[in-house]
Amino acid sequence: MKRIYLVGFMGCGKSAVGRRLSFALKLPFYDMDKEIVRQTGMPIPEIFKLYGEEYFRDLETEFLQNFNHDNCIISTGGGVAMREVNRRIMRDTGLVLFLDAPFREIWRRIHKDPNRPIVQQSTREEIEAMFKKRYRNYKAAAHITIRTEFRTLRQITQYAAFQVNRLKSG
Ligand SMILES: Nc1ncnc2c1ncn2[C@@H]1O[C@H](COP(=O)(O)OP(=O)(O)OP(=O)(O)O)[C@@H](O)[C@H]1O
Ligand SMILES: O=C(O)C1=C[C@@H](O)[C@@H](O)[C@H](O)C1
Ligand SMILES: [Mg+2]
Repeated sequence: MKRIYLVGFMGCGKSAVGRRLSFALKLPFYDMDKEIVRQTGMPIPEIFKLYGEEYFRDLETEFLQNFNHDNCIISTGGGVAMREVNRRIMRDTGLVLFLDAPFREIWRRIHKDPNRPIVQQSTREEIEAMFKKRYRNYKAAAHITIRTEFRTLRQITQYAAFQVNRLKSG
């Protein structure tokens, strides 16, 4: 197994599941959003405000192009699977898992979070339209889709670990 990438919309659980999966599989964990904040020394809302969204998207692609660790878990940012080049890198260098959560759950989790600039600037309707538009890109990026509705973080992590082990030994 090379890398395990978690993709999906904001609030679907990539960071929360990634952290737990790292513990379960005893593999190091990288959260792309946190790595970009560390590398630039700026919080994400500030990067968006000072340099704009495209600049942040370029940072995401650069991160994937330059990342040089294997055998690890990577939680991606919610927009990473939108670029074809990012999808290609992820699929070529690892196993991609899509955490598929229903929009109403996602909205409940994210609508008050000040660290998600896109949510702060948009209405619920706009975010739902974005969710629908993005869905096919998460599907296109993923080797495996994990439906998370009615599942606890622990159950999702166990299922993800089961899939990783199954594919490793297959
Ligand atoms: N299946 C679940 N059951 C209960 N809580 C969950 C579940 N999935 C996620 N959460 C909670 O929802 C919140 C958002 O999850 P998280 O931060 O992991 O999302 P994310 O996919 O990393 O979002 P982003 O793309 O914005 O970084 C967290 O508080 C997390 O604990
Ligand atoms: O869905 C998105 O476009 C984003 C999700 C977050 O993980 C961050 O990467 C940033 O807030 C943008
Ligand atoms: Mg996250």
